[in-house]
Amino acid sequence: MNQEPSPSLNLRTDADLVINEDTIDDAIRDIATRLNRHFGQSQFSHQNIVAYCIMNGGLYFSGQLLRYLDFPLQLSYLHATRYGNNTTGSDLKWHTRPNPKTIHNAHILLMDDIFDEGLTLEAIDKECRELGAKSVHSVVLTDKQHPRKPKSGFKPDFIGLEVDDRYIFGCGMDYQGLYRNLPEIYALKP
Ligand SMILES: O=P(O)(O)OC[C@H]1O[C@H](OP(=O)(O)OP(=O)(O)O)[C@H](O)[C@@H]1O
Ligand SMILES: Nc1nc2[nH]cnc2c(=O)[nH]1
Repeated sequence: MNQEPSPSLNLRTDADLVINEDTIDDAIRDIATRLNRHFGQSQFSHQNIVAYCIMNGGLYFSGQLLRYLDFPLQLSYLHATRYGNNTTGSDLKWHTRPNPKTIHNAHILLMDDIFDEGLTLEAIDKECRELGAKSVHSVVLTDKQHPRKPKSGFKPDFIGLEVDDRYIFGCGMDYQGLYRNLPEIYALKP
């Protein structure tokens, strides 16, 4: 894509294209097939399924994924961040917590762009369980490969693509608040 919105980053010289648009779309369709199979099981029919987009990074992936889901669901969002405009994470800050009434007795699907150190998704999963969800599943577009994962062993139930241990952006993920709209995934050059 021909886009150079920020003088602080030149896509051609400062970043590597790591996953192209077709590969990402194939991965999203594959995740959707697995989710349709899972939530198409009889135990979920006539049940309340709530899909939460984790803002902001989950927005692009959620929008793409939802096109391919074929089971009835309610759509909502949560907002928790721990990176801000930085490339390393700190404590999780909640901006929009789940509504307890929505969660109680519902089957929850959390949708996010990346499982990196996993603290964001682990905390949101915990919150949903404490609020009485019947089940909580999570789906991520990317899973960053490194050993710094949650000590609890928590991991997403559905994963699209594995990515190397580099700071990535595009497909919902930002570099200093920009580039979330790129349909490919890039990594900052070391
Ligand atoms: O696995 P972790 O190490 O916890 O990181 C993953 C989280 O980091 C990003 O959110 P961020 O805090 O950058 O906020 P954003 O979604 O607004 O970009 C991303 O969208 C995930 O939610
Ligand atoms: N944009 C972006 N956000 C993240 N949050 C956690 N890891 C990453 C990453 O590699 N890129």
